[in-house]
Amino acid sequence: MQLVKPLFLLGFMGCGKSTLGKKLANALNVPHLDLDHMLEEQFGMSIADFINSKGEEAFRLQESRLLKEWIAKPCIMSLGGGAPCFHDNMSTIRNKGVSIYLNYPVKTLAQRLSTSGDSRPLIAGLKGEDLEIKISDLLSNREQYYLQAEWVYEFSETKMDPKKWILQKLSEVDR
Ligand SMILES: Nc1ncnc2c1ncn2[C@@H]1O[C@H](COP(=O)(O)OP(=O)(O)OP(=O)(O)O)[C@@H](O)[C@H]1O
Ligand SMILES: O=C(O)C1=C[C@@H](O)[C@@H](O)[C@H](O)C1
Ligand SMILES: [Mg+2]
Repeated sequence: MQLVKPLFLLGFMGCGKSTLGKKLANALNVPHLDLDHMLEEQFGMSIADFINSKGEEAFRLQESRLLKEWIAKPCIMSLGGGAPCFHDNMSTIRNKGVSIYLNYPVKTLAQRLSTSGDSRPLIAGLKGEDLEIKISDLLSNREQYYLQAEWVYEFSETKMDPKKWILQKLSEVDR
């Protein structure tokens, strides 16, 4: 199966966009791009350092600029957790490729994020119930954007491995 346009992975921090992106790109033999990593390269510093020194609004502007400037090509692109939810990024994403929302329960996200330390500034220092509350709060605003994705992978319903699920969907549209 051959990708003809980018496949964008989106969803909340910790849903596995970066981890899965690498695996999918390997399986499909296409490049793996990670919007956070592309920005870190341009900034010459980590996302956390950028947000902590210049603020979230400056980060969102940079994120949106790069998404718009980027010339679409067949690849897997793992987006940042907030990327679809600011400016008109979701339209840019939908115009440039196929978008997939990886929808995971709050508890799973919290478990995975409980060891992230200071690397994710929006949830830095939060643990246990406080972390779950913060995730739920952010999600209640963000879900309206995530749900604009072309495909939605529901972890709790399918329990099927997301890589398998996506490869299956791709083979169906290929036919
Ligand atoms: N399928 C999985 N099962 C268990 N743990 C996972 C899985 N996928 C990712 N993780 C773990 O969850 C954490 C977050 O994963 P990852 O960095 O891929 O998420 P992300 O969606 O890219 O997050 P961000 O929006 O912050 O970039 C990592 O510690 C990773 O090892
Ligand atoms: O969900 C978010 O807002 C973020 C997620 C990360 O991927 C980074 O883009 C950054 O830490 C912000
Ligand atoms: Mg990531």
